Amino acid sequence: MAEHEKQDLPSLQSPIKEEKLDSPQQERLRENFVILKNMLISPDDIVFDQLRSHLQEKICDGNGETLFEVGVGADDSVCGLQEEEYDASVATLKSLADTLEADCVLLREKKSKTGTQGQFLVRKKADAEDFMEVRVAVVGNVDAGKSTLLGVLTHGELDNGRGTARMKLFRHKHEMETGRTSSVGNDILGFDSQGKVVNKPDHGHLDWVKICEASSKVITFIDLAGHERYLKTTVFGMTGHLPDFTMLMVGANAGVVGMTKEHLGLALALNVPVFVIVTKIDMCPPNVLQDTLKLLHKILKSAGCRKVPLLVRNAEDVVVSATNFVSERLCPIFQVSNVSGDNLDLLTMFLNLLSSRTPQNDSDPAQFQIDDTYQVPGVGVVVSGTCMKGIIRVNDTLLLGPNGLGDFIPMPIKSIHRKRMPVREVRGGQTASFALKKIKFHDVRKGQVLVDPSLNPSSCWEFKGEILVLHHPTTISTKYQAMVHVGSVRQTASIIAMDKECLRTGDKAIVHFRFIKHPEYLKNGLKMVFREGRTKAVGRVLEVIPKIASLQHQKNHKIMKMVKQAGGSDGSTTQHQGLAGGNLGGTKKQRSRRGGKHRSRGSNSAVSGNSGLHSPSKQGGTNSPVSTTVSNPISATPVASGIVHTTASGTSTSTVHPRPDNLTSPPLVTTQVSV
Ligand SMILES: Nc1nc2c(ncn2[C@@H]2O[C@H](COP(=O)(O)OP(=O)(O)OP(=O)(O)O)[C@@H](O)[C@H]2O)c(=O)[nH]1
Repeated sequence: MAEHEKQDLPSLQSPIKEEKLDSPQQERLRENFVILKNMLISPDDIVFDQLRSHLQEKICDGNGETLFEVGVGADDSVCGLQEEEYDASVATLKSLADTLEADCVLLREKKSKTGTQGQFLVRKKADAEDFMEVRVAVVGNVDAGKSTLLGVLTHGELDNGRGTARMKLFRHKHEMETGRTSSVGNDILGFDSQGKVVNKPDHGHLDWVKICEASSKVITFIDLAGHERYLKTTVFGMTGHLPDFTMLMVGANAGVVGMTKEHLGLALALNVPVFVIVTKIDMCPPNVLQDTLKLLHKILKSAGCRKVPLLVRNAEDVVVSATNFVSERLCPIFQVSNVSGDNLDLLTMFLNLLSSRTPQNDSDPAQFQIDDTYQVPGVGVVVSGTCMKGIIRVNDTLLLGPNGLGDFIPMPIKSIHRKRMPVREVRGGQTASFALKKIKFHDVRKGQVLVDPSLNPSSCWEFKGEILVLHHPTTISTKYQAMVHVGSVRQTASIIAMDKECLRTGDKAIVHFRFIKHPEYLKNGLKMVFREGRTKAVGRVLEVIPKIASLQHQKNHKIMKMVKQAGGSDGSTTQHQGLAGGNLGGTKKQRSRRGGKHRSRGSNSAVSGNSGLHSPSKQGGTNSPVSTTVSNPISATPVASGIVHTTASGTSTSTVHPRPDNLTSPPLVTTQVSV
């Protein structure tokens, strides 16, 4: 009997007959099962079966892949195997993977006096209908090279330094002309079971269906705009598209400038792990590159970030950072050039090793959040978004809502597409689009959900949130209005009460919010961002206040208003009209007000290609009845919204506050409206 079989391990002495065991027994055996260093050298049938079950479980837990170490065991403090033993163990691992229809690829190997040890990636072979999905939000200041890097990675051709690579991604005419991303765009990069890139552009065009069919893992890049003007869209991309990771891009020569810190802060606030890509190293003098790296290290290590920066220089660093990325506070930093191709192989290897952060939740009731809507000729109404939990299958009937009245209606799912590919089902952590039955286009909107009827969903006008004000030039008091982002919910809300008289930068408070347009579906504990212009607060939803309770509040509010009007006050101006307008439902009127300037590129639509998509009525958060955005007449750029303060004087004033923090940005105009 081989030495390893003599170990006193119950799981090794008795074969696992899974079908005869109840779940607690199975659970116990699983917990007791440990890999011994010599176990893979020449396992008998029993041990082989046990190893197979163990590996299968690990692959299942890892959504289709796992890492496996050879030459390391729980039984021996000395790692490594002699060459022959090591080769035999690797051969066993390969045949184990084979029986599970998986591939086994060496990631790194370490030879020492005590022997050789290796780390392998075991990944399921591509299934034409299913693939692992990882979402990566791409952020960074304008011109950092975001679109260029995505063009290079997904199309496999280097850039010329003057924007050739990004042209493959731009979909709007104004983007082509200005070279600036304005909307949320999706690009995909497929990896097969051996970690090789699948993307093969055909005349510059990527066939998503072909990529998905041949891929075991698909990375979806959520390409977000770098310009401050599109911050609202960028925040929506970070909250509504549920990225697993954030790729923060920094131009080596420009350094940490503009929106870089803003985007980093957003990722930290939303608890999304960040890795940094320093681009343009081909054109950056070494001393400038060093300064940029030094500053990056300083920022990442600061008390606000508390990250551990790791400069990735070789394949070993890639494996270390990818395998410890989620659990640790690690922040890998890559230095690349989109023109010379330097270090792009390390970045590709890292992307290949990232895995989804959504835990297995197939048995939970289904929940799907809508982040875009389309009217597709010949198909009808299509909604795209992310499945948060459970499994949704074609012909399932879910509850869609909330509508303008806060209600949910039964909605059958006509068909499902994942990355333009028709599929039968979608599960937690995956993005998809659904063609819906019997519904008009104007009855669906971003921020709605489709949920299993067993969840008995209810909507809310009001909620309490715990927030931290990251930046505000003056003070925030009750009646202040700004855009609330929670998941794919994006709507202006008004502060109706808080546990402090007023809030300044750095203050924490529990704040009672009220949506101004329509009720939403929220859950306690969700992360939220509250922003208007450069004013920003982050936090979480503490308590969702059910519709009934908030209706009472609304009624009281109206009575108070009528009493005031009867008292002869002439001042119930902008803000009150806004609240009333929002509360009265008037859904048709509200809908006609929608009209976002920039629409999503709709990469998840349930139609092949983008050409068939129509989104005539896009929701635009700035069109709220109390929109107080003020344009700077000189720069013609929208600047921070007016902050509505209530004074007793009966006059309305505008004040210009200088921006000490950013001399190049326009002044912030606050408007005082009195009642
Ligand atoms: N030399 C050199 N030029 C690069 C590199 N990466 C990008 N560029 C150039 O930098 C310019 C800006 O790149 P973009 O990809 O448009 O930048 P962006 O971050 O997507 O900008 P927005 O979409 O406006 O947010 C383009 O002209 C690219 O050709 C690089 O690694 N080296």
